[in-house]
Amino acid sequence: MTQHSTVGAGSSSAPLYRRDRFLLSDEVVYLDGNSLGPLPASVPERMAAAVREEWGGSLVKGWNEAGWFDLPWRIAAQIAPLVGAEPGSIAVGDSTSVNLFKVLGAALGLVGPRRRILSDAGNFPTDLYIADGLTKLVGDGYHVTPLPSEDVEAAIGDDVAIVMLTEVDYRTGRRRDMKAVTEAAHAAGAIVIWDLAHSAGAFPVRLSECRADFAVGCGYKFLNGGPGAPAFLYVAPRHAGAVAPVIAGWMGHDAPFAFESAYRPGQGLRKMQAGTPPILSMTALHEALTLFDDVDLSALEAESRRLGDLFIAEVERRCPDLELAAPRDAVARGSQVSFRHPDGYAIMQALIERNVIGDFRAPDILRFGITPLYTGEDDIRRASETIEGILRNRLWDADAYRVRAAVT
Ligand SMILES: Cc1ncc(COP(=O)(O)O)c(C=O)c1O
Ligand SMILES: Nc1c(O)cccc1C(=O)C[C@H](N)C(=O)O
Repeated sequence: MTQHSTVGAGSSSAPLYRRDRFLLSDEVVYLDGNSLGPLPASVPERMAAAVREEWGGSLVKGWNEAGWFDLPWRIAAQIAPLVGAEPGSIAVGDSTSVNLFKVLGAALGLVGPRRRILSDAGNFPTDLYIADGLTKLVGDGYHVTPLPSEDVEAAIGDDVAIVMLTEVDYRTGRRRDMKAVTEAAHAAGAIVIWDLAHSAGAFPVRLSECRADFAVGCGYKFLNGGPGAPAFLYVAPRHAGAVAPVIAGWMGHDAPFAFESAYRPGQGLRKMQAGTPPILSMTALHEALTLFDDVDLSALEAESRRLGDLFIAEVERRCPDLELAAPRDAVARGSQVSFRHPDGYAIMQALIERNVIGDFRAPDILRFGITPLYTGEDDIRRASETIEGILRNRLWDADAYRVRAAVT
């Protein structure tokens, strides 16, 4: 039986599967890298050196000696090829939520008289909250219309200013066709903002090829940058000159250390940086991203689809009570598989107690991220067998009682 893929990565012959480059116990089947990526093995040492030598040793000189000023831009250069972005079109920092505020604010300056922002009612809530909050702040008739997921594409019409969507749905794993949606939006004269939280590092994203306008993405999921890792934003080069930062901070000034009282935007996307970058978190993300140096993203996508298909087949064969919530067609799926069950929360707790770690999303979704860098066939089979054992023996009832007892 094949435990994992040895598909050649890019031009190197490095195996795709590299679990030994993560600090992950053999006891654990980790299917939650779409919430928090595991710890890359080289990060602790790199962090220790950054703290002791750079911060401790260089003190404030570290900004120059240790290259701290430049660190966000070095990370941006690591992320750009993962999301198919042109050099210089990514800025790194803040959270995904804050970056969405930034790109949405920038996009509002480009839309002319249109006022409608179209989104998906099933979008990750922060996206809707941010858009709603920003439109209320700006006023002037801007408003968000979240529609049922399946109705969004048909609603892209000539009244729409901005289409704001997440490529991979956090609950079901359904993946939108970035190229088709972007083309439809452009044909209607709208701008598109993509949330890549569940895409970056999971499969090859093709921002430039799809002619996306703006995007945001997350550093702590498939990019393994650690809890609360810096996020990123993308501005298509054709818009970069025209956009004005809505958070105009000193670090985005053309000459931060001139301390001028009037704001002058920095070159390129430097203007999108607001304040001082969190260097220690950035150091972890920078080191974590070296894991992708020799990853062939198309091979990663193919292996994720193969493992996802296997997981669906195994779970459906063993557990007729679970309803598939993810698309059956792997092409229409991100790197996750989801199932529905009315007792999903308790079942997931029972699974986690048995070292098969996925997560639960209300109201009834059991969610499993598939990450071939550290997940192989054996993990998929072990997870399927464990789910079967729990369902067949109704082990979750007792667990649910314990969970409830623990929280009340
Ligand atoms: C699709 C999506 N967008 C945005 C976020 C929020 O990211 P952040 O907490 O970095 O703002 C998440 C997850 O938390 C997410 O899944
Ligand atoms: N950002 C998270 C956090 O701070 C704690 C727990 C989970 C998260 C998540 O990332 C949730 C995630 N965006 C999701 O897809 O549900």
